[in-house]
Amino acid sequence: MITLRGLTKRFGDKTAVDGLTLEVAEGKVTGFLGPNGAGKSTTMRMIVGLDRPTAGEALVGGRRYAGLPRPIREVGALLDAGFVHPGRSAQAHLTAMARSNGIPRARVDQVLGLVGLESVAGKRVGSFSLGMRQRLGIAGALLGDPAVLMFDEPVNGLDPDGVLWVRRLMRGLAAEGRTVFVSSHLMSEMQLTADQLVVLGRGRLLADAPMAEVIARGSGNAVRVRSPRAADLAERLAAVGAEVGRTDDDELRVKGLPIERVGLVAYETGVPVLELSAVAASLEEAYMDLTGASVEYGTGMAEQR
Ligand SMILES: Nc1ncnc2c1ncn2[C@@H]1O[C@H](COP(=O)(O)OP(=O)(O)OP(=O)(O)O)[C@@H](O)[C@H]1O
Repeated sequence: MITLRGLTKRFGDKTAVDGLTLEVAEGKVTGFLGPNGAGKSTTMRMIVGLDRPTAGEALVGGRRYAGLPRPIREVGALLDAGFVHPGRSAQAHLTAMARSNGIPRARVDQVLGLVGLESVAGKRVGSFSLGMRQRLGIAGALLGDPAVLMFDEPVNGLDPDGVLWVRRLMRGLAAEGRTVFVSSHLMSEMQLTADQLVVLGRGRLLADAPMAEVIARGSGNAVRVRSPRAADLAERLAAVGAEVGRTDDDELRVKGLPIERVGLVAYETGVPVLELSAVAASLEEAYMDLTGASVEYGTGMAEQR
């Protein structure tokens, strides 16, 4: 488990992380989302002692990182895939890490196998693609077989096979009872991977809730209804309080009314219905609703929506 209590980080007069209090539970994949500059990396860096909090604290399994006797056996992290010395082989890199942390040599081959790098284990890391470096970073995180894992943008640079592999890996690690905390900008991928979501905006907590709840709170839930008398139906639906958009000549998108109610209003209005269906809400829409006001380096699109 990861526990954050009033966690705060200021760089000069810039507050990167602003009083975060939350728990990241074991046995789940917790997605960590937020616009660029929201403070995700800084939060993760404080959890593994790479940045010192200005105030508050971050605990792993109830203890501060600095107080952990064998840190990489407690928490594994992929924070920056570019950190490996380019002249070293993948195997040499992991072996050095294992040696300095009292981890048996056999574990190196095991993790190289787990991430699918065994055939290139002896090659220089400098010749690796971004995706291969990501895999090596993940191997490093897994090396100490820790109960807590953190991954900052793990699918960066991975091809679709790699993305699927990461998703299965995260799910598998959580199913083993581990704490899996993962940041990503890929909403559709996150929707498939995470059970719980933590959303940051300008360093502050915007949401900490199960995935289904975050999506349900978003404005994405809607009903699609097609009728040759769409205009008449739209008028009636608006009169009973629905928010109605015209998506085609004969098609409406209705928000704020359950699907059964839309069907009944159509019946009462006497208009024929050609199609009546629920539009599944997406994490992307819910995320845009949540973060619209806290995009720091935005294009202004969010404000215009
Ligand atoms: N070492 C530093 N010195 C000064 N400011 C910093 C430092 N590290 C981060 N910041 C600032 O703190 C804020 C949070 O940055 P952080 O990298 O944690 O955000 P992020 O959510 O990980 O963003 P991204 O999605 O772009 O990776 C940003 O405004 C950033 O410019």
